[in-house]
Amino acid sequence: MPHKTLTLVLITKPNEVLLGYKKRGFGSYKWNGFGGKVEENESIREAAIRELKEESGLVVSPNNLEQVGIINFEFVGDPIILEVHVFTSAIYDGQPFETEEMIPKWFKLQDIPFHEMWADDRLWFPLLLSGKKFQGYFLFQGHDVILKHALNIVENFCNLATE
Ligand SMILES: COc1nc(N)nc2c1ncn2[C@H]1C[C@H](O)[C@@H](COP(=O)(O)OP(=O)(O)OP(=O)(O)O)O1
Repeated sequence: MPHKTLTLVLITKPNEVLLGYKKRGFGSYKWNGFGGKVEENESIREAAIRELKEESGLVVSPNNLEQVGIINFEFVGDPIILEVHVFTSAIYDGQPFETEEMIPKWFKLQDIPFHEMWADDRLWFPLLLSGKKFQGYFLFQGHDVILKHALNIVENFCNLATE
């Protein structure tokens, strides 16, 4: 099946995570990490850094960006699989500000607004926040209903170029 590669970056502080409220496009009106499509002639890590800066104003250096997950999303009726590469960083430069795409806000870990996020997030965020690496697959019907999923903790990411 055809794949589209995307990035998703979660910036963390002790006991807090930075989310952005998406103002437009895919996943609009949901809180999420910062990310988007990997462009031609760009590595996944470069795309993660570029999208984070474009959407939040924050700058992260490649060495401080840790890959923690790869999730494949399939939507019923859509042949394209979204392969989302999830990263975290606790080290960044700048202060987050509202951009054309996102309104950033820090959330205490106990206040993460899962009811206003993609339905998959409440399943894998606990892994990310406890420092685990994971690979997953979610089949969605529409944008709200998960028909099927698989989520595994991994030591390394298999069969995929992660740089
Ligand atoms: C379906 O479940 C999802 N859950 C979560 N948490 N995040 C998801 C899901 N599906 C996609 N995403 C992420 C991956 C990306 O970070 C964004 C979507 O990026 P977008 O389509 O907005 O990409 P851009 O390159 O910014 O697009 P435009 O420049 O065309 O606006 O959501």
